[in-house]
Amino acid sequence: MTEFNTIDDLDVNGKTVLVRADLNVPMQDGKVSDTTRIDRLAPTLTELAKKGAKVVVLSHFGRPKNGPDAKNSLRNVLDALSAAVGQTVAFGEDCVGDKAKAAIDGVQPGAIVLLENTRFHAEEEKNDPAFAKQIAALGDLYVNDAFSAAHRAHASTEGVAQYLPAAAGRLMQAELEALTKALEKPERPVAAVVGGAKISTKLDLLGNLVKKVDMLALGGGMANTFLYAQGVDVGASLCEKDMADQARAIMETAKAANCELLLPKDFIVAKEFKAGAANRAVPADGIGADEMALDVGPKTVEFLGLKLQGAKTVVWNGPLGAFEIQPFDAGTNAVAGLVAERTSEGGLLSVAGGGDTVSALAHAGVEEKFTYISAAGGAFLEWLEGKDLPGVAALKKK
Ligand SMILES: Nc1ncnc2c1ncn2[C@@H]1O[C@H](COP(=O)(O)OP(=O)(O)OP(=O)(O)O)[C@@H](O)[C@H]1O
Ligand SMILES: O=C(O)[C@H](O)COP(=O)(O)O
Repeated sequence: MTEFNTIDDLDVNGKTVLVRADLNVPMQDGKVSDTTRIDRLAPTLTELAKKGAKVVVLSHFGRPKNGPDAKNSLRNVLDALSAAVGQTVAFGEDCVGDKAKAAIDGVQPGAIVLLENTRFHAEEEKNDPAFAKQIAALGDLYVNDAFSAAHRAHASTEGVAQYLPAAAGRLMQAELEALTKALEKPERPVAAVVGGAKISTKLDLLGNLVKKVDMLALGGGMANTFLYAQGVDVGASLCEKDMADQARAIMETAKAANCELLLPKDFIVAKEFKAGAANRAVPADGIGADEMALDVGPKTVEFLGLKLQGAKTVVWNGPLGAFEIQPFDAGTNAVAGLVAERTSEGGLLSVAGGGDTVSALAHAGVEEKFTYISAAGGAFLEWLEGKDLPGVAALKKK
């Protein structure tokens, strides 16, 4: 990778290295429920520490809107991070200013310090230059290892690279290399499967994605929003109703681009969002006013199975249902199983990505069977669109 500096190009001994990580990991009951992102980040941190750097980890966590709160504190992932790197990680109560500086000053070279959620400051998402400078003031060098957050032009992903010598971390390097190898010239037909809960922030990219793929299968909250836009009553399901116009525009774009849009035929619905909740299968237009579509139903699984049979490449982001709570994992498990089986038989190239998607595929027991699994969700889809990701662009050699 000649376009970027990597850790090999940096002299880190005795330096303070700021590492932008993506510790935005799935949580359940206050505990990290899938450590994939942390495990994949760990080699960068331990390599820098072994080379004699003070390693300062920066990350966002969730989408806090009103400043600091306990739920979105990175303290929640401190133990999992310490376990992954095999040493106790220190914690700084803020990601800039005196508290951050005190935490960094308090450790020796070879130590790792995690700073508090960058999104506790509104300036982070605004990519405020003064805030980026405050972050840069904490270190000598900047390493970005957060490919999965590289689609965000934020102060800690993009801005800070303007003020310090910058390089790609090992995970960033590995993701770009693997995705380029797998998907630079994908064999057609290409099918994209997009589910999950992030609707408004992923709709923009779907408008471009339908121009690149031959089929787009939707599940999760995304499918509910498209069905609502078609006039279907989705009851109490996760749905961003104010996105209906944009969903309709995407349907038009898909039609013009000859991309077949595959919407669920049926759902498993329940009145409560909890494991074991009483549930029933209903046609897509049969959701009761007080019911939530929490998974795609068996007819949808069969339909997607048939459609995906015709694909040579499948790219997947976002689970088809609320897979964390049984039995609403069944649709995701079944479709993941079909994709994994065809991949193992050699008829399909399959690439999936996303914090919860990785967790859902591990839960389905198929993680090893996909061609490649990226830690990135939205960033992976934007990379697939052919977009220059701001976090990656900022690392390019000047
Ligand atoms: N029908 C549904 N109703 C409610 N929640 C759903 C439904 N389908 C999926 N989900 C939820 O979507 C979440 C995952 O969505 P998300 O878009 O964050 O995926 P991701 O793989 O983490 O991607 P990214 O890395 O971009 O965040 C899961 O927590 C899952 O429970
Ligand atoms: O989980 C992700 O996809 C990344 O951490 C980005 O999170 P965001 O969508 O909240 O920016």
